[in-house]
Amino acid sequence: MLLSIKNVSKKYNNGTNALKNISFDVEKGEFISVIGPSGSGKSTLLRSINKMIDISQGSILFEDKNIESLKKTQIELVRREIGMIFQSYNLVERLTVIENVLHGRLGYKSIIAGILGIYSEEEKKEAFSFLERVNMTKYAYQKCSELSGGQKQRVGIARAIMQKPKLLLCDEPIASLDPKTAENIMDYLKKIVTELKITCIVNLHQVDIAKKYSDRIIALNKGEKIFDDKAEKLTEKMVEFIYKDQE
Ligand SMILES: Nc1ncnc2c1ncn2[C@@H]1O[C@H](COP(=O)(O)OP(=O)(O)OP(=O)(O)O)[C@@H](O)[C@H]1O
Repeated sequence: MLLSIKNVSKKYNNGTNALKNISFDVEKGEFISVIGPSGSGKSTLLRSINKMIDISQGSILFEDKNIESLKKTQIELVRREIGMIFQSYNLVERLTVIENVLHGRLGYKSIIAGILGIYSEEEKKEAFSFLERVNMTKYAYQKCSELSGGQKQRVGIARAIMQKPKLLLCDEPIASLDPKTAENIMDYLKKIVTELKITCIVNLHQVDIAKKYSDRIIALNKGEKIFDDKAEKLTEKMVEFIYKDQE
């Protein structure tokens, strides 16, 4: 088991109960989509897993380690194993594509080496090979600020993979893209994580995309888990139920 979420609840300081007693296990190599109406807790769930936020109750086990009880240095080590892809790409816009991909290795470097941008030949070779996988080699020395959204997200994928994560968390990776580019990004993502055997959890608004690309779908509504099954088990009726009181 790679990840085990046990009875997790999250109450924000303002009183919002964003997650209510959520439990599920994730096996190595699974591709899981998390769907649900806006405000149902999808981002909160992802941010809890890599400890960007603290949960209020329950436990999260990553490779059998309870991440709630880890010390700061141990959390850094766990974070290294968990890659993130964001809706807003989170690239350093003024830097080049290849520099952004190399940033995926920052968690493995001393602060000085990171600041000075010192990377081994091996790392540089690898960064180029990941750029090749997302068909971005010809943009390697272009500034990220000059790229389209779809191109930026391809860099985001290469950077996340450069980190050599065991688990990849994608928070609405295609929400800012047009439908055709969105599918293109999902194609790259699915192909790469399948080839590299990386476990993937993706928050999505698009049910059709979730069904097309995932092995398994988890649905949240008002912080509760209301569906967790194989993608093909998600019927039209169930989709209606999941989105029944969309704001
Ligand atoms: N930092 C915060 N402080 C207080 N409440 C928050 C915070 N972040 C999120 N919430 C609330 O928690 C609930 C769940 O939010 P979350 O962003 O996890 O949902 P979501 O399903 O990802 O939504 P969306 O699809 O719109 O991104 C919402 O009611 C939201 O307003």
